[in-house]
Amino acid sequence: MHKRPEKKHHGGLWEFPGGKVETGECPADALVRELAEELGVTIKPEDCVANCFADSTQTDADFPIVILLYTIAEWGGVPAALEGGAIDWFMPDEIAKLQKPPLDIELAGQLF
Ligand SMILES: Nc1nc2c([nH]c(=O)n2[C@H]2C[C@H](O)[C@@H](COP(=O)(O)OP(=O)(O)OP(=O)(O)O)O2)c(=O)[nH]1
Repeated sequence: MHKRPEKKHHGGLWEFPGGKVETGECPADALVRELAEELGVTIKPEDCVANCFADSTQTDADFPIVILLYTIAEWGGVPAALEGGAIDWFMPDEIAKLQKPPLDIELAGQLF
């Protein structure tokens, strides 16, 4: 899990690593780029397996948002927090107790 930098939106909360899709990207392409930028790990788009999604209709988000959750079994490199936050590994019962943004709460509930 990735702990968002304190000064960002949802600062200090734990999220599933990732980020926004940019123009011209498929979601898996965006995940490849974001995990390289955020964690310094190398993944292949074909290794990203779609798992579930959450959207903002059930939350207090300021704007419409959809988050797609992918599972990835293989990567290269050692994850590190490269954008000023923190990262750590957790068991499912520990993830359930972490302070998370609304959509990550929804995703964690579906994933485990
Ligand atoms: N993970 C997560 N993000 C959320 C939720 N609700 C919500 O508005 N967001 C926003 C926060 C961020 O602006 C965006 C997530 O994209 P991101 O991880 O690339 O955001 P960021 O602020 O780190 O990136 P950037 O704008 O600096 O490029 O979605 C939520 O419930 N979970």
